[in-house]
Amino acid sequence: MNQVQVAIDGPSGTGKSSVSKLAAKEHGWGYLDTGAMYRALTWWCLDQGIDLTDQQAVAEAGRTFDLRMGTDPSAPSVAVGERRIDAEIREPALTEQVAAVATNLEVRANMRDRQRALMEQLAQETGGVVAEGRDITTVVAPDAQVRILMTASEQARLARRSKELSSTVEATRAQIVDRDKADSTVSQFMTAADGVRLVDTSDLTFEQSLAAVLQIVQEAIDAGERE
Ligand SMILES: Nc1ncnc2c1ncn2[C@@H]1O[C@H](COP(=O)(O)OP(=O)(O)O)[C@@H](O)[C@H]1O
Ligand SMILES: Nc1ccn([C@H]2C[C@H](O)[C@@H](COP(=O)(O)OP(=O)(O)O)O2)c(=O)n1
Repeated sequence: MNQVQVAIDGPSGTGKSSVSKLAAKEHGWGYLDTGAMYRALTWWCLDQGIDLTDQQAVAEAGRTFDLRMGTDPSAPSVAVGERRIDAEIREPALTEQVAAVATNLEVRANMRDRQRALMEQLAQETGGVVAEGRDITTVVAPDAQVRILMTASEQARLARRSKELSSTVEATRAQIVDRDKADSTVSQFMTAADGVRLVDTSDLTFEQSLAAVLQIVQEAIDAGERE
């Protein structure tokens, strides 16, 4: 198989980002965190004083901002122009506002184009790409050789996120479950689309989740080589 595109979707706390990074690293491929792109646009709009409820203004900002994604899985980064915003885009106050941007359909259309172009470029440069988000298996790269939906019980997802954020499960629930609900209005990422492999990480260790994803990737590579 010449170039391998791996698309991974799922709700928050299933292990998408951490597993995707290591899977990309394992193969020496590029890594694309599409959620970080929506976060970056949210940061840019807030920085520029753009009202997030002004759909036209946000869409225009999305078309024109100078987004620079660092796609090395060992050190992914996000910048707008020369300004690095890796920490800023993870702030809880920003996280609460991302859904307003991610549910803007004009923004989604533009992000889809940017993401397709980046996936294409990374696959050419490094032989493969792992892209993760909410609509990669269905909208951005429905023809990817590997398509995986990661799921986990709400309980497992909340426990992981609250540990990561050092906050209570209740506070995390407000952030995560409500955001997933808002995001679900524009992308379908709670159940696997046709042909998408399901990896339920509820009862897996992190290493087992990674192994499950790597095995699916390897099966696709082997099948491609036999063709
Ligand atoms: N079985 C597991 N599979 C994947 N991640 C796990 C698992 N158990 C715990 N984690 C941890 O859960 C946290 C959330 O993972 P992350 O990759 O950020 O999820 P997502 O990108 O889906 O929101 C990470 O700190 C990760 O190490
Ligand atoms: N392909 C994508 C990726 C993320 N999003 C949305 C979903 C979330 O509200 C934000 C941020 O996504 P991100 O994956 O960084 O969020 P979590 O890791 O789940 O906290 O963007 C999307 O709509 N489509």
